[in-house]
Amino acid sequence: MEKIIEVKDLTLTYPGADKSTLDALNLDINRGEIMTVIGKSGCGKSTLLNTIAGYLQPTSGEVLLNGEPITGPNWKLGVVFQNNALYPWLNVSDNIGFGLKMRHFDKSKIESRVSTLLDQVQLADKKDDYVFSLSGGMRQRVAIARALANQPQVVMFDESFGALDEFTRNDIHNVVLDLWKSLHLTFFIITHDIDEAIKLGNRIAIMTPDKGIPIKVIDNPYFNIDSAKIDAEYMKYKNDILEQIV
Ligand SMILES: Nc1ncnc2c1ncn2[C@@H]1O[C@H](COP(=O)(O)OP(=O)(O)OP(=O)(O)O)[C@@H](O)[C@H]1O
Repeated sequence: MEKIIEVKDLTLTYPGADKSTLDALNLDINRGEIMTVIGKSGCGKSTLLNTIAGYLQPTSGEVLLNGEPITGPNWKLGVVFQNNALYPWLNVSDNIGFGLKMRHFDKSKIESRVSTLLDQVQLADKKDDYVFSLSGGMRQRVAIARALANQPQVVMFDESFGALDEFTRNDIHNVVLDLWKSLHLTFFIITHDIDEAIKLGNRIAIMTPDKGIPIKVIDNPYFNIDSAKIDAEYMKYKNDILEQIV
């Protein structure tokens, strides 16, 4: 498997903190996989994502993208946050195209890319609506399209679906899986929901720094499982993950 991201001996201590949040963490993310990340609240999931995204600088160690050190935010790495940070004064199309406008892309190029993205996240009929008028699920789809607008190689999701109701969340899971299949990107998805981690992850990364294991990656035989096929074996697999975390 070809690695797209390599996290090497990553230690991160926030200024003024008496202990490190990430301590000598090593992780390889393969090109084209979906890795989900799970762990107790406060174990450092967002800190890891923000360091990979280049928003935080390692205290020691390094993060490589395609073999090169990540030294700051980079358009090759897209991020979708939980609160989706959209611009309420812009409509759906302008929210999606905002980053491209900042990068001084031609108007026609922006229009054509936004139009493709609107189709991909199934929001073409909402393109002129202001985002405040959309449901939570639609706003998350705008946020995903905006992250994709820069044509990143890796898209990272920080608890992006946690605030959605179960039905909307299922819809978004399908949007995410469809995008992954059609775009052949690498996804890195933080969640606090074990079922979500199993549904969406080719592999699952479990963070348990309180047990002295910064991160451990396991294979997932239940990736994209149809909920009708959830059986006793599935429940055992899920409980094993839970027992590792608690
Ligand atoms: N900017 C910061 N300054 C100091 N400490 C921080 C900062 N951000 C996070 N922390 C601390 O680092 C630890 C890990 O936080 P982080 O948000 O990465 O965990 P998490 O696993 O994503 O948690 P959650 O699941 O609750 O979102 C926590 O103890 C938190 O208080």
